[in-house]
Order: sequence, then structure tokens, then C-alpha cells
Amino acid sequence: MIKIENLVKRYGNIVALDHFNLEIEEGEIFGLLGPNGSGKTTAINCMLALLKYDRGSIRIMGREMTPDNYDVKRQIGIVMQDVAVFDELNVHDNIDYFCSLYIKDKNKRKELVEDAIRFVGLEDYRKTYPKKLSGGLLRRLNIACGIAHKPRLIILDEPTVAVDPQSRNKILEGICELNRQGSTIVYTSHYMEEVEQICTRIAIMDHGRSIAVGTKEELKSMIKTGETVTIEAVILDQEDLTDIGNLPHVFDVRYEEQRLIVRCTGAKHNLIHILGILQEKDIPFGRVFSELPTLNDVFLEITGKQLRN
Ligand SMILES: Nc1ncnc2c1ncn2[C@@H]1O[C@H](COP(=O)(O)OP(=O)(O)OP(=O)(O)O)[C@@H](O)[C@H]1O
Repeated sequence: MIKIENLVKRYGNIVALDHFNLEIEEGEIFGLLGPNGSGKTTAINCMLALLKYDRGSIRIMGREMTPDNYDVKRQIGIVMQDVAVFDELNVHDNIDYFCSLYIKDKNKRKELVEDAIRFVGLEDYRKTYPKKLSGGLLRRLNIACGIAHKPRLIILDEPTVAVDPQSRNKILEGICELNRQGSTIVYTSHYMEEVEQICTRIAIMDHGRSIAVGTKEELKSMIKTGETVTIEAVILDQEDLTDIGNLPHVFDVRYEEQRLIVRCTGAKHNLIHILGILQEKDIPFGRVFSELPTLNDVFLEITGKQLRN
């Protein structure tokens, strides 16, 4: 569906995409995950031929992507980060307008617009103008405008930024439903939980490069962390930390503000061994958590920094 090879995009001295590669198959919900400024929006704008790039190639649906490739563009739905709707048109008329750019047949369009309204749950707001909608409802309208023509490929750039949990769940469910109906989805976000929840494969980006690609299970198996144990309200000295650090399967020990964070490789009984040391030394402690690796751990191990700032 999408093949990007060695894409380089500079803004003056800033290298926004640095030999970026990506391959997305038909039918996927593909997540582009990366911190702010990692190049996600630039990659999408290049895919849509909205931006000129310096080097590399982009093929979509088997065809080279160029600004006048209307055949391909017609089959793409776009939902950009910034809401782009007309304040002068109500909900229904906004969706109808965007749909009319692709679908000329009025009867067919009527059906598609109704489908889109139902799809994003704006049935009670057909006649409402954008200025009267809450942030979450406005984002849902923005999505309806981008997908009403039922495109083969849907690209969503951070569609859930600053939306309430109810709208966020509605949006995520909607994306999965569009995929079930046959659309391939490209989804950018810096919320790793969302990407984990809905994406079939994920590329993690940093500094304009794709640093790891795979299913979430594949990404997590690329790293050493099998389990992270956190113990709150515990007072430890250097000797205690050394003892914990010497336990089998422990490879990283951090102690900040009376919180002990121990990263271990995947093995049985890590937590029991750590608690055993505290018990032996009669050290009291507060809450204890044991977590499986997250995409943040993948990012942390590969880049040395947190995905979230
Ligand atoms: N029009 C522009 N002019 C100059 N630099 C730009 C421009 N657009 C983006 N950049 C820079 O290019 C880099 C990549 O930005 P981009 O917006 O693609 O990242 P992003 O991953 O989408 O970030 P965000 O999550 O904040 O949207 C950043 O360093 C950014 O400051």
C-alpha cells in the first residue's frame, strides 16, 4: 500500500526526515509513534505530496506519489492534526462539502454523509455550527469530513490530541471499524497506549528515522527489559542497592525520591527475589508494582530517553 525509501527532508538546516524508510501493507492499522518533533507530520505531508522532499521515493498503491496524482489522492482520506472545517457550514453541510470533492452522485453522497454522521456519533448535532461544538465533538466532525467518501487509505495525524476520554474512545473504536470495513489506516500519535491498543504494526520514530518496526510483541522482544518492578516509600542505602543490583536477571536499578525502580530480564520470581532482600534486611516499604514492558521501554532502551516528555 505504501513504500517509502530513503526519504530525506530538510527545513533549512533542520533535517526533519533522515533516510526514512517505511512499508505498510494493505489492511493494516499502522502506527507511527514518536516524540514531538520526530518527523511524523513531515512524513505524512510528504506521503500526500503536500511537501517537496530532498531525496528518496514514495510509492502509494503501487504508484509514485506526485502532487497531480489525483487517481491515488481520490482514494486517500486525510485527518490532519489541526481541525480544518468551515465555520459557516453546519455539521451536515461540512461533511457533505468534503464528500462532494470526491463523490458527485447526490444520492450516493446522501447515504455516505449519513453513514459518516452515525459513525462519529454526531446524530444530535447535524444542524450545529462548528463554533458551538466542544473540542472532542469538533475533532469527530474533522474525522467525519476526512473519511465520508470511504477511502481505501486513511491517514490520521494525532486525531485525539486534547480530546475528552469519551470522544477519544469513540474515535479509536471508529478507526478499528473503518479498518474492518476495508480501509488501511496510518495513525500517528505520541500516545503509546493508543498505538498499543489499536495498531497491528508500529514504527517508532526518532530524529526523522524509523528506529524500530514490528508488532508490539516483536518490538518488546527486541529489548532486554522483561519486567519493571517499582517499590514506593522505601528507604535504602548504597549497600542495599548493590545487593539488589547483584540479583540474577536484574540489569538496571534506579532509586529516586524513595522510589526503587528495578528493570529485569524476563524471568520468574524477580519480584519475590527483590522483596526477599527487603524482608531479610527488615526494610519497610509502601506500594509495589510489577509491569510488563511498554513501548516506552522499547524507546528508552533504544534511544536512552523517554518517549513522553
Ligand atoms: N515548516 C517548518 N519549518 C521549519 N522546521 C520545521 C517545519 N515543520 C517542522 N519542522 C521541524 O522538523 C522537525 C520534525 O517536525 P514534525 O512536525 O514533522 O514532527 P512531529 O513528529 O510531527 O511532531 P509533533 O508530534 O509535535 O507533531 C522538527 O524539528 C520541527 O521543528
